[in-house]
Order: sequence, then C-alpha cells, then structure tokens
Amino acid sequence: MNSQHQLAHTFELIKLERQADLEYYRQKVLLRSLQQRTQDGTTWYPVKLKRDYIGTGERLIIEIERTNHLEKPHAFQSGKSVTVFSNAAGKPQKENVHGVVNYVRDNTMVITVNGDELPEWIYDGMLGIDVMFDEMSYREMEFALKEVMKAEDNRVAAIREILLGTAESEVRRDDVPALTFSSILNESQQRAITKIIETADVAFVHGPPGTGKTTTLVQAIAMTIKQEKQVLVTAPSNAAVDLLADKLSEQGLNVLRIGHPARVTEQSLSKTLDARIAQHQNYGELRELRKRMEQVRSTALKFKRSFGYHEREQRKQMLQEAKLLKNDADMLEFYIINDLLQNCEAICCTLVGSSHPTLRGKKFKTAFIDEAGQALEPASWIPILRAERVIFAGDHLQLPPTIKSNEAAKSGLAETLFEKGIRKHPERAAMLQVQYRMHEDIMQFSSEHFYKDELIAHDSVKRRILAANQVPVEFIDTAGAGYAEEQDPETLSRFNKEEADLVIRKVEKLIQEIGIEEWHQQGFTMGIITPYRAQVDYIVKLADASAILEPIRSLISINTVDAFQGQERDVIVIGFVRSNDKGEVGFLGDIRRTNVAMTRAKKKLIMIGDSATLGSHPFYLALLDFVQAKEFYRSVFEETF
Ligand SMILES: Nc1ncnc2c1ncn2[C@@H]1O[C@H](COP(=O)(O)OP(=O)(O)OP(=O)(O)O)[C@@H](O)[C@H]1O
Repeated sequence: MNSQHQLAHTFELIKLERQADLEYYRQKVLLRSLQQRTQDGTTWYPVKLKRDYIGTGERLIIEIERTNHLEKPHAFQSGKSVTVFSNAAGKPQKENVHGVVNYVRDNTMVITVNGDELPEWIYDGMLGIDVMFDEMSYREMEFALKEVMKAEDNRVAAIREILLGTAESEVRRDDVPALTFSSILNESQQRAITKIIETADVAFVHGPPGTGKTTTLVQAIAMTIKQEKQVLVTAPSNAAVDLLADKLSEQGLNVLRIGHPARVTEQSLSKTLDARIAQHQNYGELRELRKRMEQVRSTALKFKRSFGYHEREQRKQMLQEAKLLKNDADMLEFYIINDLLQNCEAICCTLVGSSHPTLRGKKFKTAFIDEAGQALEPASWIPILRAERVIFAGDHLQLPPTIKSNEAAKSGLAETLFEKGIRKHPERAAMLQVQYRMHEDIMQFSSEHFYKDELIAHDSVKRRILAANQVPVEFIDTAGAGYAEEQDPETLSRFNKEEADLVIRKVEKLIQEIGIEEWHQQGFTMGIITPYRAQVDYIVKLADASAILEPIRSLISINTVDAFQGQERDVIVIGFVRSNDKGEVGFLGDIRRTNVAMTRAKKKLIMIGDSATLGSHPFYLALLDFVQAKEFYRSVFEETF
C-alpha cells in the first residue's frame, strides 16, 4: 500500500473508532433516562448553582453542588467536557451551557464555562449536568489526516513519504554544530541526542523502562532551542505534557503551556496561556477595557423589558459601544498572545491541543512527540503538520494506545506512527540502554525478550535488594493446587479467589520477614498488579481486612497495569489470575502489558500464576524456563506460611 492508501485506511479506522466511542456514549448516556443516568453516575441531578465568578484568564467559572448526596462513583473528573441543562418545564434544550470540569470534590463540581455569558435560567434551579462526547479530538484527527493526504511538495509530504512511503531519511543536516553534553548523560543518551540534533527529518528515541527517556528528551529539547530558538513539545496525555513542561521550566526555559486551564496540573497552571496573559505588562489595560465593556453591556441589557423608542435607541447605541470596546480588547489580547508566542522557547501541549486556534498558521522547525508509543496515528499527524522535523520518543514495547473498537484495533489502528516509523527506519532510532530502576535479575527477562538483550543495569541499582534475606525474583506456581478462575457474569471480568488469598498471604509473609518496623522506616513501596478489574477489587477487599497490612496499607497500591505505567515500586507482586484447563490466557496474550508490570519493580518481583495454563503461550513458557533456570521458581506446595 502506498502512503495515500494507508492514510485513507487509517481515516476509515478512526471513523470506526469514533463510532464505537459514540456508541459507548449513546448506550451509557444518550439512551438512558435521567433517572438511569443519575444512578449510573453519568449525570448529576438535581444540582444547584452555588456561585459564579471570573477565574484565571477572565474565564467564567461556576460552582455547583449536588443536592442528593449519592455516594456512588460517577464519571465526572477534571478535564471532562460537560453540559449543564435545565429540567424546568418549557426550557429549550439548545440553550445548554457547555464547559470543562476543573475539579470535583465530594458533592461539589467546579466548571469553566465556554463563552462569556450565562443564561438567566441557570439561576432558576432544576439544573443537571451531563458528561459530553469528545467530538473535538475526532474532528481534529480527521482534519489532520486529510491535510497529510493533500500535502504536496512540502515538508509534510516529505515526512509522510519517509514514515509511510518509500522515501529515505536524509541522514544529516549540514548546519550541525559540535555538541557538548551535560556530564550526567550516559553514552547511549548522548548518542540519542546526537541523532535528534543531526536529523533533517525524523528520529526516534526508544526508551525502555527506567532508562531516562525524560531526562534525555529534556536535554535534547534544551539543546535544540539553543539552535532554533523555539520548539513544539507534545504528548498524547495532559499528564505527560505537564511533566515535560515542569522539567523544561526547571532547566530555566521559557515554557508556554497551551491547553484548557481545567486540564493542567496546579503546578503547570502558571505556564498556561491564560495565566501568562494575566502576567503580561499590558494585561492591566486589557482588563480595564473588558471591565468597561461589561459595564456598558450590562447597563444596556437593563433596558430589556422597556419598549419605548428612546430606550430602544439608547440600548442600541450602548450595545454598539460595547461591541467597539470588545473589538479593542480582542485586538489587544491578540497582540499580547502574539508577543507571548514569539518570545517563549518551548510551546507545550497535547497532540490534539496543537490544533489550538492560537497556534493557527504557526510553524516550527522541530516538533517533539513524547510517549509516542501511546499516541494514535491520526493524533500524531496534528503536530507534524506544523513542523519541518519530528522527533518521536517512547517505547512501543510497553502499553499501546487505548482503543474502543476491536475491529479498528485489529485492522491497524493499534499500530502507532512511532512503531511504523521505527520499523521502516531502524537507522534513525536510538535505544537508551542503561536503566536506573531494576535489579539486574528483574531486568534480565524483559531485556532478553523485548530489548534484544541490550539493557544494562546501572551499578547503583544492579544488586540492590530489599534485605539480606530476600531474593530479587520469585515465581510461585499454583499448578495442581486446584485453583480456578471465575468470571463475573455482569462485567465479564475474571477473578481467582484462591490466587488472591495467596497473593495476600505472600505479601503478609514478606512484610513479616522484613519486619514491620523496618518496612515503615524504609518506607518501602509496593504495587500489586493483576490484569482483571474484578480481581483488583477482590484483592483490595482482602488487603483492607488484613491486620498485618494495616500499618503500611498506604504504601501498597493495588491496580491493573495501566495505572502503573511510568511508575515504579520497591516491590511488585503480579497475580496472573488465569487458571483453566483449556490453556486460555485471554488478554494476558498482550505481552506488552506483562512487560510493563514486571519492569515497575526496583528491588523485588514476585509473580504468581498457574504454569499449566500460562505455559500454553510461548512468552509465558519462556518466562517459566527463565525462572526455572535461574532458580527463582517454586511450587506453591513448597511455600510455607
Ligand atoms: N545519565 C543518568 N545518570 C544517572 N541517573 C539517571 C540518568 N538518566 C536518568 N537517570 C535517572 O533515572 C531515573 C529515570 O529517569 P527518567 O524519569 O528520565 O526516566 P524515563 O525513562 O522517562 O522513565 P519511564 O520508565 O517512566 O519512561 C530518574 O531517577 C533519573 O534521575
């Protein structure tokens, strides 16, 4: 398939994904009655308006309160798009107020409203709030794909042909200066930066777990800014963008965070466009203009119910004056934004955020895409449209992007542009090799299986163990013990009660071996990871009921692997759950998830599973061979509690 066919195919897949996402939304929200939605937590009803005020960047904020104190979980969280409606009789639906959730605490929700006016009905009560479908991301992704397809004789077309077509990557730019590196960078990190600086079009930084991908990227961005003055820095999630924005600021760089203030962390808020406008030297003037405009307009609106000729004329004039004042304010704001855009060094936003109207027409020499192994291809094209060169960083051997449509995932949407590019141009990729997290025995299997055995454990971690009486890796085999997986009939999620019991007993034993005092003092952290939601819930119940775990319960997190991506713990315990006589491993077959789970551990990794079931899959068979060869293997019958 040539590049055009591939893009047309991807276009169809993203349409499928949008449909699946919308269908999910329809089932969960649109097709349900108000009562059902309230029960399910996709609607808060009834709510009342507590107050409305102007927040950061002159945005209108409303604070609402839920009046029936439901303690059930709900779908509202910071960053979600929502709509406020009135259920009062005769209220036209079209007038709903849209906004984005800033935060939710107990029964209170704070929302930044789109637009600068509230309708009168909002003060009349009978209000409710619905979660909304995120149409904007799909629109931007589809738009970007079309632009990439249309591109001819320009940088976008060149990059398209390199990433999807048959074009070669130009090896080296001719204007590269001699590089001097920060002394903290190791050799493979320096090689990656050299590749980034040298490339004329694309480069890939492959960062396996704990290898300092962020550290490397931040240095590379700082060095690129020295040459190019300004760069675009993106990632698929707000959390990843905030992390990078913070690290770049720590390097003393002038960072501008483009994004809805409701969606960025408290720490990044001061770098947002809204906040930076408020810090600008001309902001006082802008504020004054807006205040006057507001005064004139609200006086004009007071005439609303008078119908005399004079009042009508006066009102018209005042509204005209308000309009002129608004024009002045908009012009001044435009000037301030341009000033900020021109003078900052790193513009940081999500992939979809790089389509923000303030960046319209703006071009960059280089765009960086971090966490590119989790970025949907159509979203990755959005920042590429603005750049001459693109640098991807990520690890395609950890978690892939989340996709709702199975069909789209299977037909290719699960493959990222990063993965496609790195396969086509391995010579443009640099893998970071030294990891600063895991004991070498914890690292070894992952390294052999996923990273061509090229990972090296840094001296500071390679022999680090929890305590003298502890080995770094254990595999406890439950085969033959009669454990059986079960399935929740409603959610279809799986669980295995006997295995959950064993996980808790093993954890209790470990804590007793170390000693609770010692554990506390060292503040050892632990993660219990299991692939199924139902098993997570069951283990949480057992852990909460354990008297032994009680004093250090706050140091133990229990969750599915997705919640641990990018994180690390001193101890990781994995319960594989699957135990059946058909040898079915289900979605444990996505071995990248297991790679992520295993590589979160710093000093100790305990795996618990049924070799009779797991062994039917080649990856787990290799894992069993490995633990046996290294004498990390033990049958559950040998365990004493
Ligand atoms: N050259 C280096 N020398 C010493 N320590 C380093 C070096 N590079 C990175 N580190 C350390 O390794 C740890 C991981 O670094 P960083 O957060 O940059 O990794 P990462 O690859 O982004 O992590 P992740 O696994 O979450 O992708 C940090 O504690 C960092 O200080």
